[in-house]
Amino acid sequence: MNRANKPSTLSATPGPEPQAQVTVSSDNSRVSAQLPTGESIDVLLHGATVLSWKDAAGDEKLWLSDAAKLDGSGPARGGIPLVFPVFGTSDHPPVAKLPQHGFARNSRWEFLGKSTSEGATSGVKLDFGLSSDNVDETIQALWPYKYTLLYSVTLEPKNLVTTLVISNDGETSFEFQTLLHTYFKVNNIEDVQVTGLEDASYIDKVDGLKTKAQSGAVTFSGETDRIYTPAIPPSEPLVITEAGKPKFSIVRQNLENAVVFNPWVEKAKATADLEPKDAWKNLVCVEPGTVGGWHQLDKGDTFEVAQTISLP
Ligand SMILES: O=P(O)(O)OC[C@H]1O[C@H](O)[C@H](O)[C@@H](O)[C@@H]1O
Repeated sequence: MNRANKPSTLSATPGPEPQAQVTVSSDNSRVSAQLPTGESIDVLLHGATVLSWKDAAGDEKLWLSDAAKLDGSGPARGGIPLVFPVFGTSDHPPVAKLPQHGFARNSRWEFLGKSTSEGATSGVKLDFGLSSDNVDETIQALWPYKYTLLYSVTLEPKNLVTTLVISNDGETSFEFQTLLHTYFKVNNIEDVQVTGLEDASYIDKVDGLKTKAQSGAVTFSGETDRIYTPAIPPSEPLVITEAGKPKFSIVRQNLENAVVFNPWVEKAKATADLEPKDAWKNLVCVEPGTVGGWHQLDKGDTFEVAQTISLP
């Protein structure tokens, strides 16, 4: 039917209220999404770093430094930087010359698109890609493999899921470590505990890399930097509580470690892009990863890791 010939009463008849939709917007530097129920995320293309995750009330769940580099001049301090293919620095030959935590957090990713589901359980998935052809030439020379990284950030009313799929597109096997370096926002670190690490062994990075055993929940009273191997399976949550109340639960997929980090006073002072200087009180990093050894990926193989962070 010709539009102009439609009876005018059709457009005048009041219909059901239009259902609010998932909204996604993007520009040259970031992608933002909001659910009809109000939850939102903001992802920087540099590093595919999730910078912000707000609940339906607009409360921020992630910590981001006031001095975070958001212009691509370095990795962002805060949110969820992606660590790949090395955690920290290592003298392991293939990664020995790479910068701390590798290059994924300091490369510009491509926004590949969105998938949405509407209705009672609306959600949105944003996909980002980084391939060996698109990383900086210096990095290509230092880590000369062929790979594709596909990173998906899924927002649902109570959950944030971040999934990294690593594919070896080349002829040569490579080894990697990876970790999802989430900075959670808290009110006061001294009221924070992490449960789920009871009886886990850990390497204490602030005490000469000694191996220790965790007893009870993890509490914070000084610089904390530990690589845990949780005793519980990845499907059982690590829980961050504050003043006795659960704040976040974290379920891991294919990530057998969890780093727990807080810089405390002195390290915060010494970290140029950490502002304000007393912000160590307001952050805790609980970082699912596979960082204890090296994961080998053979020609044509893929490996998928993920974390699901849930609100109470
Ligand atoms: O300063 P960055 O390179 O971002 O690293 C921040 C932190 O990341 C992890 O949590 C490491 O275990 C820490 O040793 C490191 O200080």
